[in-house]
Amino acid sequence: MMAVQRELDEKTLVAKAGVLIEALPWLMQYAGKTVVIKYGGNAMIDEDLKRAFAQDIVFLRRCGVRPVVVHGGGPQINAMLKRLNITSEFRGGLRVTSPEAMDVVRMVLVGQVGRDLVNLINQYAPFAVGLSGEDANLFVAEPKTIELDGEEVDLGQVGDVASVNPGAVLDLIDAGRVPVVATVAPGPDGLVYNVNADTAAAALAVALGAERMVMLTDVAGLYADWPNSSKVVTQIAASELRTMLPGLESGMRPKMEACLRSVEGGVSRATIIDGRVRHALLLEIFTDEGIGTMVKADEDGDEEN
Ligand SMILES: Nc1ncnc2c1ncn2[C@@H]1O[C@H](COP(=O)(O)OP(=O)(O)O)[C@@H](O)[C@H]1O
Ligand SMILES: CC(=O)N[C@@H](CCC(=O)OP(=O)(O)O)C(=O)O
Repeated sequence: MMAVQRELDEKTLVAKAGVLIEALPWLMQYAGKTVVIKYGGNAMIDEDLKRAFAQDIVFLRRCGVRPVVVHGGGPQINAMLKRLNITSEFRGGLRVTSPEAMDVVRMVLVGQVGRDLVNLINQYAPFAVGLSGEDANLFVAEPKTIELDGEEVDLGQVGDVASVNPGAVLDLIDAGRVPVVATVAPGPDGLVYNVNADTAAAALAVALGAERMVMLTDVAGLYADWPNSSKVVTQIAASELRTMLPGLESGMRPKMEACLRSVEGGVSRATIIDGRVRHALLLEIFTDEGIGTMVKADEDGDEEN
């Protein structure tokens, strides 16, 4: 068989090489480092996007990064609750979780969303292993209470992370696996609790001493004047974010709280990125500018990525 050389468009080739070269310092910076990636249910929009995410995870792992996936599944839980005619409401960005709803949360997160992700990643390379907060007591939950408008709100079986036992996750990472974590967790009373995935991702990132935490969601980042979406905050220092927190609404509140907690717990950067953009994760990790909103410790410098 004869092979012929196509006419080369030098500019295109140089641009392609440029993309790879731009990645070089970041490849060196993150090789061997743990990166916790929170994959929100709202970013799991279609098969193509989910496939691109699975490829990105395999790409990271092949570059020597130690990725850990923590997934959500809020919209998927909503859909199943609806099918089963079970009502649920959100208060302060958290699902008020009855025992009946808890069964569905556990079934959907562990048995559906987690399994689908593991399956997808393993279609590219057999790295992914699914587990939940119940496995080897990865997370131990405590009942969570919140105050809204000066009143204490009963959230039912919603938990905060009281402690993390990261041994099972570390074993998997050390064996070259990619843990895919669902965020239901046992409580002190033998019940299973519904832990917000942002909260759990932050707790795990801190416990693992992760270098970075990246959260994929369905907005371009933190909007400065929500609900106006014209201005995305590209960088914010922890102290500034702390001041902004009480004014934040719905899902953004637990998300930004989680970013703050992780940075205050030693994670060098926590970033929210737009999961609707194909390969958003690679763009964030391996390009100079990155995308989305980056939360940094107060004493951290100004450089990008
Ligand atoms: N200041 C803000 N900037 C961006 N999004 C905001 C803001 N305040 C509230 N939101 C809402 O938060 C949502 C993201 O949170 P959530 O729905 O919990 O996402 P996920 O499923 O990714 O965890 C956005 O879709 C948006 O509707
Ligand atoms: C307490 C609480 O609200 N738990 C969440 C858990 C899933 C989650 O966090 O999913 P996303 O990341 O897709 O929002 C819920 O029940 O929806």
